[in-house]
Amino acid sequence: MDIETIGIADLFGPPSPARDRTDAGILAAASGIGFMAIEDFPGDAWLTPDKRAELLRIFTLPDAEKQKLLRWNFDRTKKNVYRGWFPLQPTAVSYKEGIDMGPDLAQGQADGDSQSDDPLREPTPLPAEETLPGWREAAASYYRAMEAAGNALMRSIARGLGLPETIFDADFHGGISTLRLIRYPLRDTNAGIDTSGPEFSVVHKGETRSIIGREHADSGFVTLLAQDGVEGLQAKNLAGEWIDVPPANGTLAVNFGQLLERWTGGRVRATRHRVIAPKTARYSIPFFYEPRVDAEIAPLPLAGAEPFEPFLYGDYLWDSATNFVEMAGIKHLREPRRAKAS
Ligand SMILES: O=C(O)CCC(=O)C(=O)O
Ligand SMILES: [Fe+2]
Repeated sequence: MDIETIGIADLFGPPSPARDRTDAGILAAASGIGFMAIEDFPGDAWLTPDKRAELLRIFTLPDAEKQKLLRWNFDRTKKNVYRGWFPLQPTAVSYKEGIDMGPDLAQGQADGDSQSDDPLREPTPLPAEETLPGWREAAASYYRAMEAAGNALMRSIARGLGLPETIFDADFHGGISTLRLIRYPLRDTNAGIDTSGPEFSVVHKGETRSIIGREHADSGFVTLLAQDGVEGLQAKNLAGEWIDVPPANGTLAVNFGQLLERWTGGRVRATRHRVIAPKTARYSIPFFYEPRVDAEIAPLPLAGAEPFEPFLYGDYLWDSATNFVEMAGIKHLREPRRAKAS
């Protein structure tokens, strides 16, 4: 089974048979391989090499400027622990650098939540306007476009599951989605790091390829991923085989997170994926569409879904996100906001 490309323009129009068909296609892909490519939606003008380059300009900053954006686990003089820059970690399997940005990017500094004591709501350190003129407005506009696409997909999934289409809306209002920009350089084979272990490479189509993004499933809801024309992303299909998720201009790859899988009783699948090294540097732009920190995740009225004790999204997110290598060493910095029922 291949990854299907689905035009989603009808999701933005009134109820119609065409919209019903789109909903059915999306749910089929979500319940099947758990990956799809979407095209044809407001915001798709971003999905060209030139437009992506506007965002990826951040990687041209000199090291000294990137270092200003680092977070606490990489620079103990910084206050930000969840948002900001993660540098290359030469000994880790995942070989990437980049930045995680939150909703304050799109809302403007004035609305940032610097008063909150919740690290999940901390402001994002961003480059100064003089350093990258126009960059911030471009990134903000991209963030808003992805939020709109994420909302349309969640509504479509709600309808597909026979739930009220707005059932997720309130949870995502004031959500803490993450826009991440990633660069995977070519691994320096003379860096003195032993990458001969089995976790560092795989044989794919008879060729040994090194791993630059470790196999994982995303933790949250919906991921909207812009690839930058360079292959390497792979998804594990239902037969357990790795298949390529081809990059194509005008499309976003979409996959789903473990929380949505659990919340929908497995009707939506959180598919495992990884990145194998291409022949050139690779850039990608994932957007993790996420609800409010205080959104209560309680069982949905879905036949066959296992009941569970309701919990707060923020508590779940912190526990899962801090397992990833770029978030290493920060788990102890946030306590659950709701005590677990004992
Ligand atoms: O770079 C990619 O294509 C995938 C990135 C990814 O899976 C992630 O950041 O969760
Ligand atoms: Fe991922």
